[in-house]
Amino acid sequence: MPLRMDTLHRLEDTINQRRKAAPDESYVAQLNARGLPVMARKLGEEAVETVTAALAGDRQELVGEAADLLFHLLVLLGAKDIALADVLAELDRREGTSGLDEKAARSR
Ligand SMILES: N=c1c2ncn([C@@H]3O[C@H](COP(=O)(O)OP(=O)(O)OP(=O)(O)O)[C@@H](O)[C@H]3O)c2ncn1[C@@H]1O[C@H](COP(=O)(O)O)[C@@H](O)[C@H]1O
Repeated sequence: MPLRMDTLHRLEDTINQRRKAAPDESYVAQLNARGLPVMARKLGEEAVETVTAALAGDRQELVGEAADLLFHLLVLLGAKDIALADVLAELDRREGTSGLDEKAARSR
């Protein structure tokens, strides 16, 4: 799905650019100015809202909450200097391995 991956990479670039903007002009800059605990809390809230939408919302609510969740994940990764490419490389590493093998390796 190259088009959809492009969307996430473009959003990552936008987030990295907006981080340095004035906080009164940019939500991304505001989040960065407020610091890592606020970014982490926002990500947690969006995760809960996504779960709620999955269990009790309609399809469009879930799409909207999932988009908020991905956005806030990229904001947090950017603040920690972790590139989306690093996360995708980790997913690539796991490709072809059963999730059950990964689970067993983690519990060792
Ligand atoms: N994709 C997004 C995006 N998705 C969600 N959000 C914001 O994430 C927030 C979601 O949190 P909530 O639902 O809790 O809403 P809220 O109560 O307004 O949030 P808080 O005030 O509690 O932080 C909303 O304010 C949304 O506007 C986003 N804000 C920005 N972007 C992208 O980031 C770019 C740069 O944005 P600025 O930094 O504002 O220029 C934009 O052009 C977009 O491409």
